Amino acid sequence: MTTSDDAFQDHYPENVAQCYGCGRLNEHGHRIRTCWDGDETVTRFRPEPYHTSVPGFAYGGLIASLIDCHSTGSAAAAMYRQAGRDMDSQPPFRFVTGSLHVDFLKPTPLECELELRGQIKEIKGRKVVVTTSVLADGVVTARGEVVAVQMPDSFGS
Ligand SMILES: CCCCCCCCCCCCCCCC(=O)SCCNC(=O)CCNC(=O)[C@H](O)C(C)(C)COP(=O)(O)OP(=O)(O)OC[C@H]1O[C@@H](n2cnc3c(N)ncnc32)[C@H](O)[C@@H]1OP(=O)(O)O
Repeated sequence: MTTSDDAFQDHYPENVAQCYGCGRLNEHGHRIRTCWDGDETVTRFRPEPYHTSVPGFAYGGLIASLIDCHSTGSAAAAMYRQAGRDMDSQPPFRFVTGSLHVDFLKPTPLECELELRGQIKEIKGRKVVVTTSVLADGVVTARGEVVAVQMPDSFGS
């Protein structure tokens, strides 16, 4: 059963909860948590000093990783919402990244909490396109677009 305090990632089945960006069971990962805010999705993340690129600023790979997992989680949640289904219902909608595009608009400061806000641009068949902005102190520093695709049964084979 979904409650208002739940993050999407709380509902990932254990066998897909090891992702470096969003798996709640990966103690070395970012373990992001994403929720709905109206029709947008929100993740908040505070970078660590070791996420440095240029001193004082966040590494671009971190930003891309946050956009990636924020967006795939948003895609899954959007699919459940469209289907009118609870996120624990079966069978699960599992998404992987088909493409990830990131524009780095401004340097992203390291010493503040980042806010990622996602919008569902398109749902078509097994594909969900999500646009995600990264904000630092209310300023958009990066913008990404992810094509998330429902994981085929043959994934990995
Ligand atoms: C909430 C509780 C529930 C549980 C929720 C569990 C979630 C659990 C996830 C945990 C994990 C997290 C994940 C993190 C994010 C990674 O880091 S995932 C790892 C990185 N990604 C990968 O390894 C993916 C590797 N690629 C693949 O496996 C396959 O290429 C894909 C992406 C599944 C697509 O293959 P396919 O299923 O054969 O796709 P296909 O039928 O050809 O295309 C379907 C649609 O997608 C589009 N598409 C496919 N590839 C692309 C592309 N590269 N560019 C643009 N469009 C594309 C196609 O054009 C097509 O669109 P339409 O023609 O319908 O408009």
